[in-house]
Amino acid sequence: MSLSCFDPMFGERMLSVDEALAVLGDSLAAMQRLRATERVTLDKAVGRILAETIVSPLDVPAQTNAAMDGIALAHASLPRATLQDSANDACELRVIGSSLAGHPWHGRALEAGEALRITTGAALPVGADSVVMQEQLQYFATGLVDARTDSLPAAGAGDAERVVIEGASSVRQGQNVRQAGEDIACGSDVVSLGQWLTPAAVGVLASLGLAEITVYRPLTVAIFSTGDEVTAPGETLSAGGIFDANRFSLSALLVEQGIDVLDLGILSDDREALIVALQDAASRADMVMTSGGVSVGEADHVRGALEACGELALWRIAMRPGRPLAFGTLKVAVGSEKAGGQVPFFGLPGNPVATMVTFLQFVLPALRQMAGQQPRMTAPAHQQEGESAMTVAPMATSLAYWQSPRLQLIAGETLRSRPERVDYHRGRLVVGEDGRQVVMTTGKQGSGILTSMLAAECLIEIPAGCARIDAGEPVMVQWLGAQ
Ligand SMILES: Nc1nc2c(c(=O)[nH]1)N[C@H]1C(S)=C(S)[C@@H](COP(=O)(O)OP(=O)(O)OC[C@H]3O[C@@H](n4cnc5c(N)ncnc54)[C@H](O)[C@@H]3O)O[C@H]1N2
Ligand code: MOO
Repeated sequence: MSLSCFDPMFGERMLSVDEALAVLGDSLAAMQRLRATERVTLDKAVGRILAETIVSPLDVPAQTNAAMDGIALAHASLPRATLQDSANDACELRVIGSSLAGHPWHGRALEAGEALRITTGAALPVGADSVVMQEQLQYFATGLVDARTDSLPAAGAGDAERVVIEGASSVRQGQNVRQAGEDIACGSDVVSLGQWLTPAAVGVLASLGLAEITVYRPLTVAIFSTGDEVTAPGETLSAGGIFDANRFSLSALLVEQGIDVLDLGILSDDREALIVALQDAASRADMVMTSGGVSVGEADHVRGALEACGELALWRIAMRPGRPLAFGTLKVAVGSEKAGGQVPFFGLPGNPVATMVTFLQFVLPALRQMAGQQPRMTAPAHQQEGESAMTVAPMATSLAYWQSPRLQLIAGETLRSRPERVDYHRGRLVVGEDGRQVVMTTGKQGSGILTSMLAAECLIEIPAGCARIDAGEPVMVQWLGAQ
């Protein structure tokens, strides 16, 4: 598929979000190169992407063990071989020793009428299949002497000790026992190639005894802000100036993804300077990204600069915020070790909310794909009923598969849009008067109102074809978050 929105296939209309995602995915797939990997210790693994599939070398738990402190016994021996006191529903067993976590019982197998003291996590002794918790037990030093004790018997004193189970008839076979391998079976796939490593994944890898794993090397992304009015925080704001918010929101979004940021500062509205900077950045980064200067104003030079040192597709995308978005490829100039290669380029719109929203819709899925992350296998949300499958059906490469998860929530207020585009309102969860959770916008929704992102937990998607969603109606949201 061509990159141009002037393609005969599309005519001169704006691309839909899904079309843009499909074209982008194809374009990135064509640029695919071998991803470098590295070994990291588990303490450095969170937020990285696994470059191998981890097969469990063991059962977890490694042995069948107690889920409670108490006694281990053979359930079958209870009614036959214990002193059953039907009036009190109690039975008495001989305690022959103890199995502690880290100190398993090495003595003989349990016989009828016998039990073993056991602590949570301790291996179940041979012959035992059930655990009765401490709160249900009374221990006696010898015979039925009334001498409840909470401490474990001294070594060798076990033979003399007896225990009474209160409510013995409630004991079920296999109760309070964790079977070997019930969490992870030896030989099973546990964490897959391309998985983003969450704190839980790191914990699971540690539970397998792994100290190091192979992950993909982080991508490097070069970022610039553009515009004569854009001023670095800390500097004096000139008349007509504006502090540079975009470089910082973008850099923070990239850091959240575990990406190495090459911050190349602010570029003035100068076409030649832009060309030099883009070429230099392409030789040093896996992706280059700018904000501002992509529209049609006389100082908007990103398009021209990109055409001079690469290939451009200036998309006008049917979405708000974020209608103007430049995507293309930069050719890496001779003299660099990557000479002859191509580096993807995103020219994001300058309005600060448009910058963040286009990053979230397009750049973030692109980065996930380039970094080796496995896609989410969910269908893109934008496809309109009745639209031709030829133009909107997602392809295997479509970046829609790498987008953030979508949830259906209930609108807490009436939401309006224009039917020819997708609108992304900034949303937050609120508990309504009836106690139900609903989603509301975060206040003023202009493309320059960056504080609308401040309280945002999600982007409320009002799909193309829909001009209004009433309070109380279902609405799709895209959840914001690093993964
Ligand atoms: N004739 C048209 N004008 C505009 C169109 C259009 O289609 N036709 N689209 C509008 C939309 S929508 C957007 S979004 C903007 C995008 O334009 P640019 O990417 O060229 O952005 P700039 O003009 O450079 O800046 C827009 C706005 O954002 C401020 N800005 C820029 N960079 C930063 C930064 N790093 N930090 C904070 N704020 C920044 C800039 O000062 C402007 O106020 O074009 C519309 N116009
Ligand atoms: O799309 Mo612009 O991003 O509306 O401000």
